[in-house]
Amino acid sequence: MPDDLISVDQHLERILEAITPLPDFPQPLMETLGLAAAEDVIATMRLPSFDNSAMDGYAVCHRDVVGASEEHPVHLPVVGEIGAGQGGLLAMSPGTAVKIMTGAPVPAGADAVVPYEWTDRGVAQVRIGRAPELGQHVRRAGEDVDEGDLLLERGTVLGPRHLGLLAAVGRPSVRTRPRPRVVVLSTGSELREPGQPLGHDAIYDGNSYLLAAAARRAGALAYRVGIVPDEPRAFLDALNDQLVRADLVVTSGGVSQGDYDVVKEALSPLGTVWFGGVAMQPGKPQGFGVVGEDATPIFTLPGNPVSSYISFEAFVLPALRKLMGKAPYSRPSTRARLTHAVRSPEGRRQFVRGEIAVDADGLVVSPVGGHGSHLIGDLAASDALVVVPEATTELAAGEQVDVVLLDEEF
Ligand SMILES: Nc1nc2c(c(=O)[nH]1)N[C@H]1C(S)=C(S)[C@@H](COP(=O)(O)OP(=O)(O)OC[C@H]3O[C@@H](n4cnc5c(N)ncnc54)[C@H](O)[C@@H]3O)O[C@H]1N2
Ligand code: MOO
Repeated sequence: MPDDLISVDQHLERILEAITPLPDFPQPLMETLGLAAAEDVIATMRLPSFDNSAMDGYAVCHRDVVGASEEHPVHLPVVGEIGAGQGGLLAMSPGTAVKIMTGAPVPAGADAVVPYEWTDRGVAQVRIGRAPELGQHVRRAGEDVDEGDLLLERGTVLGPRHLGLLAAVGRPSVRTRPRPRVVVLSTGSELREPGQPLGHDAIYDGNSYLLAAAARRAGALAYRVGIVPDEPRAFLDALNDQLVRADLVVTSGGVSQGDYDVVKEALSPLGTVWFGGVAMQPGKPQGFGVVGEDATPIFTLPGNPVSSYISFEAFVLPALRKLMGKAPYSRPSTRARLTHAVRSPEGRRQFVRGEIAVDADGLVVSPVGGHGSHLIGDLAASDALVVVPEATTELAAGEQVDVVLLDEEF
């Protein structure tokens, strides 16, 4: 590894050391979709909470109807009716039937439900032409969830089924860490907002959209501030304005060796942001540190779009996940068969854009486009990154390689 570069792992380790998870608090259920539970959730009630009917029909004593058949039907007087949400009738006597709707509480004394389809749907008296088994169509209290059951372990990423369960046991909220607020700033006097006219030497600001969307996809609240010109004063003003609503700041551009590298120029004097090279391609020029009164973490990513995106994946995403208490921090890698040979510079971890497919032998990855870190068209056509280790300079077609799938939930 070249002397002046630090490794990807070293850089990530330093970043994660500096990141403290956000404090957790109870949040309304619908706010927590995709967040990690910050508590073990124990059931404080049973589900079902009372014995109830699984069918529209008649609650009966099994003993009374055990011999019922079409040839020898049983007739019972109907002594009452219970709909879902009506708890009026608490008990019934042998030799009677009670009309009952799905979900309604089964009265004490009843131990089976005869569905309408097995009866004449009688009002004062019912004719039963088929016998249920003992307990049939009765949903027993506690058969699904018992009081004291562990419903969710701390760290579980909350999905629709978990939220449904929490609501079903009466929880209006669950402790989670909040969505981190991420401010995204693009620097560059050459940048224009999409939709605005473009001069001959200007380009549209793709990066703030790329990074804000990636942050949102990761579960954060992303504030896309947009374009800041290459003037250190303007950059610092924009940054200071934004810090009040930031748990984390991401900038793009202005961190390499140019004459107008505004981010480096503005932040270096603070002494709280490290700038240097990381042994990777794309994404060599990096910066990370803290800014402002609250020591807000800041990532200063390189301006080339592909470099920016891959830096986000490698460093910002794990930091966001640590803030949210979501493990693992880094996207897991898997193995796939490479369709074409790729070359890589020695001493740098290379991230080759690729497209993933499945064939009879498993996952296959095809490199997309060239190595250039300006190739956003190729980036958009990719859904995977082939990770070429630092010591490897060539991977042959047909080799099994490490691949990171970019659109997988984890
Ligand atoms: N003499 C050297 N020059 C460069 C080096 C180096 O080591 N020595 N490193 C190169 C590498 S690698 C990268 S990556 C870039 C990083 O440059 P900056 O972070 O300073 O970014 P800029 O110079 O501002 O822009 C680079 C490139 O990206 C385009 N860009 C910038 N912002 C956006 C945006 N929001 N949306 C779309 N495209 C953007 C910009 O126009 C430039 O083409 O430095 C190399 N140079
Ligand atoms: O490191 Mo730069 O990110 O190769 O283009």
